[in-house]
Amino acid sequence: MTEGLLSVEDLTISFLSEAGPLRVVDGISFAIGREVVALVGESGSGKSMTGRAIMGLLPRQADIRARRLEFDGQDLTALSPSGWNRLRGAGIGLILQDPKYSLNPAHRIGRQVEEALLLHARFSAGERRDRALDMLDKVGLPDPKRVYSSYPAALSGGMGQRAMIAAMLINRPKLLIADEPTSALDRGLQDQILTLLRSLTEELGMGLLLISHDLQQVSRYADRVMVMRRGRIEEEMASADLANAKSAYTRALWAARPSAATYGTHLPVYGEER
Ligand SMILES: Nc1ncnc2c1ncn2[C@@H]1O[C@H](COP(=O)(O)OP(=O)(O)OP(=O)(O)O)[C@@H](O)[C@H]1O
Repeated sequence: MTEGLLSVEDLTISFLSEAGPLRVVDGISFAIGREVVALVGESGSGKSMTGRAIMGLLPRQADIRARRLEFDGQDLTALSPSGWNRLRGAGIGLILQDPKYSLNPAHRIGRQVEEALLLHARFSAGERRDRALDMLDKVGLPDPKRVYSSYPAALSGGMGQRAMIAAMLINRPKLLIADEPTSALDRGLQDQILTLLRSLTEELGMGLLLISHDLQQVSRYADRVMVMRRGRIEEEMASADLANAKSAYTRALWAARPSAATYGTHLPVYGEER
């Protein structure tokens, strides 16, 4: 890891339930530099809530506590609502699963990619257009001018997700959080988008937090993985060391990867008696 960007210490997120407070994130600590880190775990393990906490986007009912939540030298626990607004888009970008829900169907792509420039920087209309076209090109969209003046419905799912990534990167955030960024896409496109995110992270010198339930897939693109289970980080390691994971849970997730040897057989289910 190089220069630290994000530092999280003892982060706890709870919701009030009839049975008392329900801790969905239970005292986790981690740091991210200019690197790709995957946060992996099964559904409900607390991955999305962790990502949202870093963006100041937790549901109102959530109770968040942290000994330290610091991004780029800034204490996030003390941030005002307008401070969060400044941070989102300019400092930290968020990419969600499905561009259908992130892109506004009523506005042309160009306007949506430029939008963050209006909020965070002062550029002329011509400069905004040039920057948007440049970014549409960078995310690998063919014919950026045509895409710029298209509506989202004219784009395929993969193109929509590339446009979404362009909109998030236009302000050159230092950290990008991608929460299941490819779940809505078919397998071939998933690998293309993950390859793109990985190479943009290196090219733009960002950090990337890649949230996913699919350990074997994201570990191919991540420098490090953090395996989350029931609100805690069960294990954290370099992707290259996954074959030697200590935790039985990580080993089970890792062993669940399909390979020529397991093709056609039942994949192991963790905790299942056999
Ligand atoms: N508004 C809420 N009120 C109460 N509990 C909530 C609320 N939002 C989320 N939760 C609970 O928080 C837990 C963690 O959710 P989170 O979305 O972080 O899981 P996840 O690991 O990202 O899983 P998934 O991949 O299914 O999104 C879940 O058990 C969920 O039911």
